[in-house]
Amino acid sequence: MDVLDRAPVLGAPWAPSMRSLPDGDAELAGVSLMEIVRRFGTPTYVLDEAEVRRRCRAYRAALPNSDIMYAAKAFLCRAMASWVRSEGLGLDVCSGGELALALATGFPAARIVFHGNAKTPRELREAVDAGVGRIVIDNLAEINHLAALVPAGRRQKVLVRVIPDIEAGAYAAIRTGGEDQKFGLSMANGSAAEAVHRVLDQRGLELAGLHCHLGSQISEVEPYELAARTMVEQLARIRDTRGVALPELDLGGGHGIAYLHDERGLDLERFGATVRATVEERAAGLGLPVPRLIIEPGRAISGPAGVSLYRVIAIKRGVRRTFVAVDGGMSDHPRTSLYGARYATTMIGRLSTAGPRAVTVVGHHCESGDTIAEDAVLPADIRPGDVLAVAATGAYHHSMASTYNLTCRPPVVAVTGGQARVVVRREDQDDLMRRDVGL
Ligand SMILES: Cc1ncc(COP(=O)(O)O)c(C=O)c1O
Ligand SMILES: N[C@@H](CCCC[NH3+])C(=O)O
Repeated sequence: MDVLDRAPVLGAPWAPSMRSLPDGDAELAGVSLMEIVRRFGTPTYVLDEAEVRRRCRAYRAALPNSDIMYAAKAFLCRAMASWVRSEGLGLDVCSGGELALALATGFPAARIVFHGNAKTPRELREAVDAGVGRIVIDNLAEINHLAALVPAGRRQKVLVRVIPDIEAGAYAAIRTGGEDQKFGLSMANGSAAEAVHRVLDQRGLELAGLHCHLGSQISEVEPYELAARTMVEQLARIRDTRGVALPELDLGGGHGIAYLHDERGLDLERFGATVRATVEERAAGLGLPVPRLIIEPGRAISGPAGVSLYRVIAIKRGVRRTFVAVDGGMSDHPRTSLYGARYATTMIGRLSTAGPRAVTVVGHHCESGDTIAEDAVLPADIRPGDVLAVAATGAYHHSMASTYNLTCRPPVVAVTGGQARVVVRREDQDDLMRRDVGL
């Protein structure tokens, strides 16, 4: 058998710039992943900058005359903020920390939307002081509080987050569009209408529009079409009751990506065309001016551009499964243990003529649920020292990483045009101990 037959099989969900090399290595954006392992060690997150940028542009092309606000929670660092800014996107932040990082890079505050179901008084003050473009009202209590923070003579633009009562999203824990969960204000029990009235009665606040967010990892267009229609109808209701046609409609993010070979992400072109047509038609039908759309993709911008690299430490045969244990785990790869999320993996760095074997890739943490990929297929001769790559880890990996078991968080290495550079350095044990003030 030709050894080249055993080179890793790539294609989606791997980033388009990821290619197999004849010696069993693979490259991302022209950079050898084994070279990254040699230079930066493992575990390491690698992010293809051009792929992030290409995705930003695809959003702008699919949704002209709209505001695309990258959801920073998916992954944020200074470099990322600067990439999305230079591609013409705004930023959705949901904490004082994300806001501070964005502002530290000189991100224009007017292009920031600030979220949170329980923003602290300090976060609200920081958002107002910075002059963020929009603050999304997510509970009744914050309305008076926010209004009191706005200096006389200024008006703070706000959106009211409404529960559209649409269930969508890959896992129960990441569905946010249905009733009876902590995000948004219910239309059914009148809280949303109450929030709208209270905001309109505050001189320091300017109600720019409504917001909704259905959930995350949604790959069908239909829930968004329904949300668009529902939300335009809510805008019409506000016009009918208060005589104001609000100019903006924020439909949130949640756009799904492929994590496995047989998965498809949200079809962005169809999403853009359908949502725009739905908003235009429904607005025309209700005699409303067409609101400006705001969209907040996170995962779909950074997720597919990322690859995680691990070193295999041990192989263990159980009675039913073979475990491949690596030098990272739930601290840098939390979604499998949190949601049961599934991932594509491949061995890189050498060619193998051994057949495929179903294995479970696990981490090195003191938890039996510390799994990276439950149902991986790797060469049967996988052994300690081999390197594993995991696909589509550019979103909700670094940003959700922890230091559990006092492990150090991996670095983020950006690759572009054959060059690699560290954009977030590896955490070290001094970092871990710095906050511990001792006896
Ligand atoms: C309000 C809001 N906007 C945008 C996002 C981004 O979601 P995603 O990364 O799934 O696109 C989230 C997270 O789900 C969110 O809560
Ligand atoms: N952290 C989640 C998404 C949460 C989205 C934020 N509202 C995930 O990894 O899928």
